[in-house]
Amino acid sequence: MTPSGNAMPEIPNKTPLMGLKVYIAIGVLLLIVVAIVLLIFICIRRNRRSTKRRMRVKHSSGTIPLVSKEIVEVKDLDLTQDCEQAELKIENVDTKKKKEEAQAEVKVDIGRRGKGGGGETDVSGGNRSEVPVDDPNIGWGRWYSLNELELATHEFADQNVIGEGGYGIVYRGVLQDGSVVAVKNLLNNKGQAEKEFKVEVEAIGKVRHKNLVGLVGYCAEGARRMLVYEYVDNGNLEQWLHGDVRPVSPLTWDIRMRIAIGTAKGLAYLHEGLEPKVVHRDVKSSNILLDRKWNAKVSDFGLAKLLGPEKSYVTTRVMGTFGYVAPEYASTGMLNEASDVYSFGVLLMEIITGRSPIDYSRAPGEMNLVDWFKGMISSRRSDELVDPLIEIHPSPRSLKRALLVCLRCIDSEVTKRPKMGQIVHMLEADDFPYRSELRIVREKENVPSQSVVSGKVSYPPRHVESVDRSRWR
Ligand SMILES: Nc1ncnc2c1ncn2[C@@H]1O[C@H](COP(=O)(O)OP(=O)(O)OP(=O)(O)O)[C@@H](O)[C@H]1O
Repeated sequence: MTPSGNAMPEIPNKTPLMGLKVYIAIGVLLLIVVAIVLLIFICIRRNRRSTKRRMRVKHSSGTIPLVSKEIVEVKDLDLTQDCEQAELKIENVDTKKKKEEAQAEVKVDIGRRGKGGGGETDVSGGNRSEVPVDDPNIGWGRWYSLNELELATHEFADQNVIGEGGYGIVYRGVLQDGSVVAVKNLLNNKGQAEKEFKVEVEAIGKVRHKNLVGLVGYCAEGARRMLVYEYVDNGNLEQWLHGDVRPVSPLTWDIRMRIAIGTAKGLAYLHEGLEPKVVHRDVKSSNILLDRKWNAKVSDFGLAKLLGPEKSYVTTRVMGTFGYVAPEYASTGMLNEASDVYSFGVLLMEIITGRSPIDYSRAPGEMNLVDWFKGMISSRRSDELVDPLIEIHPSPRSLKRALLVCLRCIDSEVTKRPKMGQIVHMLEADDFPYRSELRIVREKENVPSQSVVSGKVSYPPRHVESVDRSRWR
């Protein structure tokens, strides 16, 4: 009884929940909540590691359009279904914290370092500097001390940030000799990332081609790992295709084709001009940098792996970008240059249409660029594929040429995809597509799209297949 004489409501001994006692039911509920919170936490942590950061462009040029959204990378195949789905979402990520951590690490490093720079012990367990300070030249490039790069970037100042990718922040820097460089400060460079850094340096250090962004040096001091690239001063293709350039894109049809051919030449050199060959593994518009004359330079070999003598390389991670990744690569991890060819096909579709490979803001039938593109060709609406921001339409022949190359690149039969060298030839040849191929395409335009891309269109003449590397230079 209460002091006022009211009867105290009795706490039921058992709950309706399977007749469990109250405290047991509460305990069970608490356990479930904790488990859910733990699951969400694990998903978010995995998602963060592979989430691509929002691009920030401060230095390329005031006229370079900013892209308002990003495509998230698909990285670990072994993630749970839920985590995979989370990775595919378009989302914004706050990069500030990571950057502050990186800057803090750099400062600690500088504090520990003697005036001479290299040669110190890495307290975090990393290696000592691999190149002696008194011999900075390394054949293909130069070893830079942290001090030099710190000076070049004003201590990695905010205003020198060009952008940020999956592997770190990129800074604009001016070296003491006045040359401008892009310094990629690799984050999380312990363990796997450190290995990737070394592969990257070995693989690309000696590679020189006018359509590839050249590595001019690197820094490996204490735990710090940085790559120093030639600076390309007109932004990247993604910004120009998807940034705010209305009402008319500065990328005319001819400029677009020039960019496509340059990109194809750069990739052809990686695939066919080097021994061992190099597969890029992340061909996409944000990795195509542009100079003021709209020359394309393929960047970011951070994901590249050297191919050995075997035809393909099985990898446990899919490291391409969602929307560009070849279906067989995504599902099996089998990797060879044909997966780059597929991605190039998607990139060419993007160049022609001005549409992103995956765009959730579009109608359901148009979200996936490849599916929509094939559907439009099947329904004889190829004219409508051209980016409406292109003022002067391409000639029918030029358009057909580009469309045909797209279809050939995304052939579901991997072995039927053309080589990058052939693609260069197809895109450059005024007389391509040849009469017979035009007829075949016309015939196929009315049948299901899969047939159009099933390799029935014949390859260019045999002589293209013989290695004529001078064509790609
Ligand atoms: N050599 C360079 N010259 C000028 N800008 C560059 C250079 N390298 C990279 N950038 C710019 O820096 C930004 C980040 O590039 P980064 O290659 O790190 O990432 P990303 O290509 O956007 O993504 P990911 O790492 O997933 O490939 C991009 O805006 C890119 O255009």
